[in-house]
Amino acid sequence: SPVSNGQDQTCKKTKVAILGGGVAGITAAQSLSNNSVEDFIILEYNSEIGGRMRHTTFGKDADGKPLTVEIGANWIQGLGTPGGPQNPIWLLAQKYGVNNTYSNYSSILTYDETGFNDYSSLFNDYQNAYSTMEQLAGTVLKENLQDRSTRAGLTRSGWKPKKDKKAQAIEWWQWDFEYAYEPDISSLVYGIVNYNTSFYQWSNVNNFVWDQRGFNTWLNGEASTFLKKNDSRLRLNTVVTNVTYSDTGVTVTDSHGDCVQADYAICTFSVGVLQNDAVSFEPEFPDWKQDGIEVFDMGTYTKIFLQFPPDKVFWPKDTQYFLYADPTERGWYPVFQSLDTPGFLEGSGIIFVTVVHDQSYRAESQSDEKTKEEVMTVLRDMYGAENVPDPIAFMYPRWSLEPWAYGSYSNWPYGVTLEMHQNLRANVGRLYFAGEATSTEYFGFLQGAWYEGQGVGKVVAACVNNAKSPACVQETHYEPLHGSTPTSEYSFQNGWTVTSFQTNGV
Ligand SMILES: Cc1cc2nc3c(=O)[nH]c(=O)nc-3n(C[C@H](O)[C@H](O)[C@H](O)COP(=O)(O)OP(=O)(O)OC[C@H]3O[C@@H](n4cnc5c(N)ncnc54)[C@H](O)[C@@H]3O)c2cc1C
Repeated sequence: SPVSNGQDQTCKKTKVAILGGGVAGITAAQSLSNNSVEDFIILEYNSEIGGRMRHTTFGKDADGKPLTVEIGANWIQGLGTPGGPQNPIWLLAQKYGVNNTYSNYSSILTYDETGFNDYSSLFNDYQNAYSTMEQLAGTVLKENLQDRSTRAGLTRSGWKPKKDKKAQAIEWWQWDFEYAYEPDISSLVYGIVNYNTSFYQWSNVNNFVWDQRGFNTWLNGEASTFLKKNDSRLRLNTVVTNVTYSDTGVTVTDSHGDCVQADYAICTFSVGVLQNDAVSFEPEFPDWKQDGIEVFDMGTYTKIFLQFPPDKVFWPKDTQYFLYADPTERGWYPVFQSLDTPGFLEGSGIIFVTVVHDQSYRAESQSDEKTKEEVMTVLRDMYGAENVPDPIAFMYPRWSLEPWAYGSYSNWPYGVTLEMHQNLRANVGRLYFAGEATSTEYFGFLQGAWYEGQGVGKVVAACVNNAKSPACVQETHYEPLHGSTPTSEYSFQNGWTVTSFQTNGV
């Protein structure tokens, strides 16, 4: 029933308000529903669910029909093997028949500004150093030593690209391409944890999604198991502007001036949204919480799509990746990826190039024309000007400017301890948090958002069903913070669900 919020507004009353309808928000709602809590409202900024798992149309096929490409999440990462542990996203993708193909990271050719130039032996050099660095990360974690940058870890392990642009390109491919940040600012320990828990626990296989219905097909499918068509509990095109929370409830106001008064709320906004003050929280967050938000990093990862006349494709179609080492700038349009390759969108004439961090900020703040010109210069250096025609379609998203995301996905910076991260995760009063960034082990990934949404959904369902139940957890937060992390803190309550010392799968 409607109630007044004391500000001359009449609010819709509900048990749980879910802020955001991405993977975390929808799985949180599913988890509530599975635990007999049906009285919830999901408030979502966009006109569809899925959040950063997002597609758009691009170019046309031979029949003139628009093609679909993923501008956000694209890979199912670390699939796993039947009978063994598997990535839940992989299981869901299979359940809904989402089309995807093995992404072969060995199918790669190396280039520089003179064209094809085989410097692939450097992959092994990096791998050897990486193996040594993994051991170092394990020692730092186990012995409660102070964390350090991945750069320091690589250097100590014998990898020193310094000014060598080819080695820098290899390093970019191995590190920045995954974490959307340089090794210099990434945590050694949690970078390795993040890698191991997905790629060693399950498998080091990634599949690339090219489904013309979109990657979020599986999420739509799951949502339809507990939401009816046009269900009034899902409010799309609804921009949350204020969240007022306390120990007794949460009131959420949107840009239409409507409000929802809930017993509990689950906030799934990205760290980018939280860091950019896009939504006001009242009272202001306590210092421990605001610090937890500010210390984490929100990366930006930009895929720039080009379509060429399919009969004029100039790259070798049997290869998936093309790595470019620019003579002056690290990370300058470094990885091109073909979709016009067997198993993907064959015959489409589409290739895309990825940039991250500073190069993303540059590209995202300049015109399409300028970016196109820069990309075309690189392609013509790689393949010869005479072979490369003008593209017939060109497009890229601007994640860093998107007010509902402010970036693409989070990265764990060095200097952030497990305790600091737990402060990002923990509830304040009856306002709980979930999303890829709150995942201690799978941050940055779809599976992180999925596990966190499910976990918080269970806790909040327990609270709604019986606030005195031990399952209605007040999540731990740390005040004051300690500089490093005793092994006893690698616990379930701090988001540590599986060991990072994984060896199976590879
Ligand atoms: C370019 C890119 C590439 C990626 N690649 C991969 C990949 O290959 N594999 C992988 O596993 N992961 C990848 N990811 C990460 C993955 O997409 C995320 O981890 C996951 O989608 C995050 O889900 P979430 O629910 O935590 O957050 P979100 O998807 O951000 O959900 C939060 C929701 O809140 C909504 N919202 C925000 N502000 C407001 C507001 N004021 N009012 C109302 N609603 C609001 C948003 O619209 C959004 O729907 C990628 C992401 C990007 C952007």
